[in-house]
Amino acid sequence: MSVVNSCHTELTASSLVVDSYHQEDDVTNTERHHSPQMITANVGNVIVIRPSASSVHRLQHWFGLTLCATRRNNCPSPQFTWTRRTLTALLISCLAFMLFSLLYTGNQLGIGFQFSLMPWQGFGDVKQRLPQAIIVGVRKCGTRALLEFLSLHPDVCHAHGEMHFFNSESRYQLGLDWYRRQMPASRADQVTIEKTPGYFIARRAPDLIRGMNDSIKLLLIVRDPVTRIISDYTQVFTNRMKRNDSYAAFEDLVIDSRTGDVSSLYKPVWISLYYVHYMHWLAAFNRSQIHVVDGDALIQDPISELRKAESFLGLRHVLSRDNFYFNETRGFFCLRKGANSHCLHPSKGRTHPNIKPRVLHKLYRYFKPYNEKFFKISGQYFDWTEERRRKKRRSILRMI
Ligand SMILES: Nc1ncnc2c1ncn2[C@@H]1O[C@H](COP(=O)(O)OS(=O)(=O)O)[C@@H](OP(=O)(O)O)[C@H]1O
Repeated sequence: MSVVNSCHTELTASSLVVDSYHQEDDVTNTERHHSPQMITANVGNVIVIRPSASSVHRLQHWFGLTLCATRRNNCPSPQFTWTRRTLTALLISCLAFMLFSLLYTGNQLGIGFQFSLMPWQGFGDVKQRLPQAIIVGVRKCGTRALLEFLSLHPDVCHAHGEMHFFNSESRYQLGLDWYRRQMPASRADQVTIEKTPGYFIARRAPDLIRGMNDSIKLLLIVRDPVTRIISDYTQVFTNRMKRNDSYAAFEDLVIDSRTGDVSSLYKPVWISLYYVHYMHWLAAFNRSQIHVVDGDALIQDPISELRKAESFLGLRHVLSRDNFYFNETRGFFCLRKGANSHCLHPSKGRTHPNIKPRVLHKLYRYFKPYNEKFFKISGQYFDWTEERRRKKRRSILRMI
């Protein structure tokens, strides 16, 4: 399908690209078909397509051949199938669809994905660019919220799925040009962002990203590491339940039954060792290139974290409290842009299971020294204490 991405504001049509996005995280099969010549004019947000007589003739031929090939018919003259009138109707429908999509992105319509129009890529100012900023993690800390919130900014264009380009050998082998072609088309004064939380724990990712652009800006969103583990567990548990599969109890995974200590072999525990992973990023980048976002604060008061992110990305301060409203049912802030509003996907903001105080206590004690080291090297302090968790829980219970 080939329609308009909200990032495009000035457009020039000349080639047609068909993109097949099968799943949010699985971007596949990008084909490019160059259409016959079209004469185009660009008036602000309005695209005017004026097909010349000869281009109409060639389009008839082109579509006719395609149709014949699809039906495996013998078509001596494709013009029988595609009359000038059919073609004009087709072009008008395409134009209407493109203009509609310019105004309403898929996300705003609540259908879970955003369209991307690429007929004009590579022309003028608007083209697909490598990201100038990447949200590198951390998984379950609010990476999607951060990306979607930032995308309310008119100068931010974001890739939709997680690219997994720097943490998957097979994807990386596809090359930087492939990676660039997964990005939305943007103007030179816009910032292109992608998010793949898996980069944070991928050993090679910092060097590979640096190899692409050593002045890139990185966003790292973190959250109380214990809450993050519970969120991670809840995600896997929920998915298993949907498949009618059983899953071990949290305590059985997080605590080593032989020693009674926290098990660093349980992957969610390992991911929450922010200090260990962050060190690898500091080996490849200056600390000033990595902006650490407080994921807990982003939940409570998105705008204060977004202002800092805007400054870090060199963006004008455009986002305001008007862009958010608190949804009582979800218990989270949702997004508003003009007349459109939407909340994040229901898989964001799940109810967490109750964890025994004894297990929580062990986890907080285990993470304390790692957290302190992380505060020191990141230059930022976060209140990730057991006491804060208790206070937060008490205030939630009072509200119920
Ligand atoms: N506004 C808003 N709405 C809903 N959810 C929000 C929001 N802001 C932050 N969050 C938190 O985002 C958590 C999911 O994090 P990620 O998007 O990084 O998850 S993932 O790694 O991409 O799967 C998700 O974790 P869970 O609460 O465990 O589901 C949320 O707490």
